[in-house]
Amino acid sequence: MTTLQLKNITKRYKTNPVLDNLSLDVADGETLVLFGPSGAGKTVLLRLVAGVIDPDEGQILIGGEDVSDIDAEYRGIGMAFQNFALFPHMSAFDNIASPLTATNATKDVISAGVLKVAKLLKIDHVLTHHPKALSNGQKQRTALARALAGSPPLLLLDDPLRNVDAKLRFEMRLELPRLLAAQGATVVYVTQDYKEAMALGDRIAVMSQGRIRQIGTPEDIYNTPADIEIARLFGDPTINLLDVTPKSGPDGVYVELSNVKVPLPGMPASVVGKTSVIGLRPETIVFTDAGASGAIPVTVEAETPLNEKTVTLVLTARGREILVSRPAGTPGPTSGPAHIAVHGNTTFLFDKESGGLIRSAAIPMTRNGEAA
Ligand SMILES: Nc1ncnc2c1ncn2[C@@H]1O[C@H](COP(=O)(O)OP(=O)(O)OP(=O)(O)O)[C@@H](O)[C@H]1O
Repeated sequence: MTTLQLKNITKRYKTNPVLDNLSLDVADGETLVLFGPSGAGKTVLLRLVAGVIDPDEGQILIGGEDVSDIDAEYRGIGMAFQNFALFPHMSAFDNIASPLTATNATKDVISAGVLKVAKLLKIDHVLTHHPKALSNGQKQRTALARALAGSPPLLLLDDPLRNVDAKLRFEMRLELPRLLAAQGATVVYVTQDYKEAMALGDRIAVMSQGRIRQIGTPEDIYNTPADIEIARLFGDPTINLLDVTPKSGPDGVYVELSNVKVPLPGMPASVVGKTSVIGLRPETIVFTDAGASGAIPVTVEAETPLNEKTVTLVLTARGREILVSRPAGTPGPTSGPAHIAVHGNTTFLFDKESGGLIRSAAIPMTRNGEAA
């Protein structure tokens, strides 16, 4: 049973709190992703748990036990940090085997263990190489393999795919969750990549400036972001944010985009007349016919075909920019006048002043998939 608890942790450098009264519980076997911009305090948090540095205030408990008097090497933790920290005089094989050689395991058991994890991380062809003969991506995966090899009950992984190329990163995003689940370890995983965070995390803690801004499942955070800043961090292309002033009609609250009503079902009447920001994810906007209900006239400005999707920049009559994303290969206008509609799914209304989420709303769809 390896739970991890941080209770009211503060860490200062000089007088600046880098972690500010932070509390966090990670359940046994859970993968918790720490996600946030550079300088948020993610690495400092991992280093505190690892025992490399000490907090100024607060308590860290591993498996329910306060570890303040337990040195790093006795905390039962596997780690892969950004600087790799591989033993330069040892081959990749021996680096990965190092947590196993400290046990009484036989040579065959060690060899099988190293090979298994090296194959999964696609470095089995470079096991005889010393670190200086490995690419950065290979070094990073060797460090990750070493952290995994000893099957520690608690794993701390600091952006382990940062140097890995895009194709491999994509594959690892699919494979790592299975690998981590098979290990049964409690995992704290740092990344700056929202897709990685969503693919790997049972829960995601969104950090900025030494605090946790929101914690929840990937779905919670994507569908109910606490504020505009968090909504902007999740999604590619980023969410469209438009200033609006909600109005009230016989069918409830709505906003107008280019004089076309976009209903916001379930939105409280208290938002009416208040300057707000509507958040529309690019994938929830569709191109539609001029005559369709809810069709908003726009001008297509530019189209960017990406791998799996096509992103189109359109302008409303007032010159507001909106990004529309659709699966690659599906037809859509490439220039000139067009119409868009907000398509089902979740739309957000934020308070303009505080940035906080007022509510998310599902825009109803008509039978042919156009906004009602
Ligand atoms: N030893 C140190 N002395 C002084 N300041 C430090 C020290 N270590 C970290 N910091 C500061 O603490 C803050 C958080 O750093 P941290 O490395 O945890 O960020 P991070 O979220 O991991 O960023 P990244 O994703 O870029 O690695 C930064 O402002 C950093 O400059």
